[in-house]
Amino acid sequence: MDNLTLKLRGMSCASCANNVEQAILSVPGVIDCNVNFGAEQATIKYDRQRVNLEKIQTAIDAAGYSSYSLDDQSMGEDDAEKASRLAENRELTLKVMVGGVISIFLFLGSLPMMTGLNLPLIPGFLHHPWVQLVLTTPVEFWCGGSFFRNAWKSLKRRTATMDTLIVLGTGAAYLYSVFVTIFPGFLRDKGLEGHVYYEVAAIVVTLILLGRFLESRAKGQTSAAIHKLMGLQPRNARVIRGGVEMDVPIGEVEVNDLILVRPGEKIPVDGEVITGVSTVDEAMVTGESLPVKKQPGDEVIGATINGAGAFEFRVTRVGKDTFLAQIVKLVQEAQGSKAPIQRLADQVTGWFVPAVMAIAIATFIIWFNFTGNFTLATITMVSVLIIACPCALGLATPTSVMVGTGIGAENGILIKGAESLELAHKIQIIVLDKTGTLTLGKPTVTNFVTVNGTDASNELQLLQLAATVERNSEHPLAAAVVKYAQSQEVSLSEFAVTEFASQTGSGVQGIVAENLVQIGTQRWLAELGINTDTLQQYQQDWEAASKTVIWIAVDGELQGVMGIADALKPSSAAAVKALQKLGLEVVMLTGDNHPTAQAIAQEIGITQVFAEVRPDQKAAMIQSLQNATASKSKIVAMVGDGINDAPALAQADVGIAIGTGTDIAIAASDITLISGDLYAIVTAIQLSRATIRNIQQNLFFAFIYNIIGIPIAAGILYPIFGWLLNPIIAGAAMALSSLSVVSNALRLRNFQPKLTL
Ligand SMILES: Nc1ncnc2c1ncn2[C@@H]1O[C@H](COP(=O)(O)OP(=O)(O)OP(=O)(O)O)[C@@H](O)[C@H]1O
Ligand SMILES: [Cu+]
Ligand SMILES: [Mg+2]
Repeated sequence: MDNLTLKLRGMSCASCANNVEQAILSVPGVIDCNVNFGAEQATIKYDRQRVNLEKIQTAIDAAGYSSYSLDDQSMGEDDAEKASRLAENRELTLKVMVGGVISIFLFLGSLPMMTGLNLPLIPGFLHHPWVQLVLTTPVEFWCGGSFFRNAWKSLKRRTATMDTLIVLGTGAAYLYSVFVTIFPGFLRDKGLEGHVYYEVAAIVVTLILLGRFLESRAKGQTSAAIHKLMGLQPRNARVIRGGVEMDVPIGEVEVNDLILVRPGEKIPVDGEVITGVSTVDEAMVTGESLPVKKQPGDEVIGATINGAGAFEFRVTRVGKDTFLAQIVKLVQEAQGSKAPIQRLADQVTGWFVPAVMAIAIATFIIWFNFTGNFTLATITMVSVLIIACPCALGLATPTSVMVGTGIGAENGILIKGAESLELAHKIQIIVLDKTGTLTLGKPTVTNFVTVNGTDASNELQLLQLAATVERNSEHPLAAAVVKYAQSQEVSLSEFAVTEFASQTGSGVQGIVAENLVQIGTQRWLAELGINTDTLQQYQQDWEAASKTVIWIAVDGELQGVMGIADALKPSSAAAVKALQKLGLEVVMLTGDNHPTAQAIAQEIGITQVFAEVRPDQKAAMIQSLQNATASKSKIVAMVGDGINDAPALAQADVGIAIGTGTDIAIAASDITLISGDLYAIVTAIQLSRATIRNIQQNLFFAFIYNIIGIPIAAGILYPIFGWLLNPIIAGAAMALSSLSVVSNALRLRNFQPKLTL
């Protein structure tokens, strides 16, 4: 199964989104598809064997919309796309202006009739039906041309969208007026007033266009966060090639190039520091506010800002592979995904337009039957058609999700889908991994004792064997052993390792210089039948000091033991406290020993500890926490960094990976904390709460206009108060409903993480 994200063009409301979704789903080989109206994109799951991008795009074209692939342009739309979008915006602006000016004249012309007053300042000819006809025609058919085109497209597919409603509504008002203009005697002979309603057609078209104009501007702002991210990338890099420094456009930088970064400069792409020392402000990418120290061997991230030092680095990733580009892509995908809360809105939009048409026809028939007044019946029907626009409904969830995920990215929280954004505030139990999650994951060897005593040459020999094997492991503990060996100036390239094998959660082994070297937990060595009694005395002290103890055996005989310390992250204790304050049950889950785990848990105030848990058991552990009570399952989040956490991250309702951890953990998770600061979990939960509240407000705004508006438009209050809804007011209300939804979503941009609870 493959995934694909397409940017869509030409959708005007949520019914369009439904249509595109149906069109894509009807292509054989497409497994699933999500169309997001707010983000204007489609997320498609498909079978590469049976269908390709071209076929999907053809189906979209046939449905009357256009698309382009996000994957071709990981950093946004290209220049041609931008130009066509700009041209579209200019045309819309012109139409709003032309429609606006003409509408003002028509409004003035119809004032005497509407108010029944004699207004001498308004020239009489404006009142003339034929003048009004001439003024209205271009507004209806040129300014409102896109409504007709879209309505025609959907008619051909035997569907209806909000464009259909607008065309029917304004078209009815227009045709009725034309009829009265040409045959002025027809209604008068029947004893009815023969008013024209040209201004209704013109003003409603203009108002809807104005609404769309404002809406598209506001919608542009919902993705401001991502544009900000994309804008972070600098244009040039100072490359050193063949000893010569030169400025090179960013697109021409290649992997393995050497790049010089001067004080205060932006780092152009990702790489590894070769010479020089500096501090770097990574806040824009990781959300980490303190500058990070960089020295040779450290990784630097493109788009972050260098502090006071200067350094040279070797490029490791460019273009689409850079950290920044990956973030942008992930956020774009998340913005296009659907939150479960949206299903209700989707279901409603599906039958909305046909239902409205039925109500409109019923309104007409009832009014005409009861009053015999053709004019009144027409006007109420037009009002119903105009006010019942489902577009606010389609905007309610996606706009908030776009803003929410964008805000997350700005705070160093990568949310992979709307679903986890929605779920995060419901988390009841949070499970934290120890090494690399609560601790820095930069362990150092603090103790080393061998069976044969402290004879230096013997110690270094054993260290050499151990480090040579550990060099093949990705585990943080392995890195500690290697680093320790390097600090003792032990050569690591003297021997090759054969038959290397990693027992995840237990240790590693390999053959070095014809010796079988095994390094790992006491339990594992016991399983291998290796006696650890000779060095037992050290274990207790080290573990009480929160150190991890690992054992080294050569050819099945215990040879040494190491104590490895891994400091807690500075924010861990505060984060745990804040989570507990939010009412969450905090649990520690680790592969490490009981005493070590207990010591650390005590330091940061966690009471529930599960230690010596194997990787395969971690997922089962999460499952049992989820189903702890038989009646109701609990929402469990897992936070982890290592390969050993991946199954648990996938099992949890919300899997949260540490951005500095392994790629496998990040891939298995729903949310990534880029900086690894656990306090970001608290922020994520707050953000989730704020987003859901925002969506609920939006849905309220969207529904309330229709629930109140449709009955009034249908004239339900007429028998009681004599109130009818003027179609112009209906048009204004419908534009307002979309606007209130989008501006409410934009309010979410003011979200500030609360640092004290
Ligand atoms: N490469 C290795 N070298 C030495 N010991 C190892 C290695 N990998 C694992 N171990 C041993 O196995 C134990 C469990 O490892 P595991 O990766 O499951 O958990 P962890 O990383 O220690 O803790 P956490 O689950 O909190 O991240 C470690 O504490 C260590 O003793
Ligand atoms: Cu609409
Ligand atoms: Mg870990």
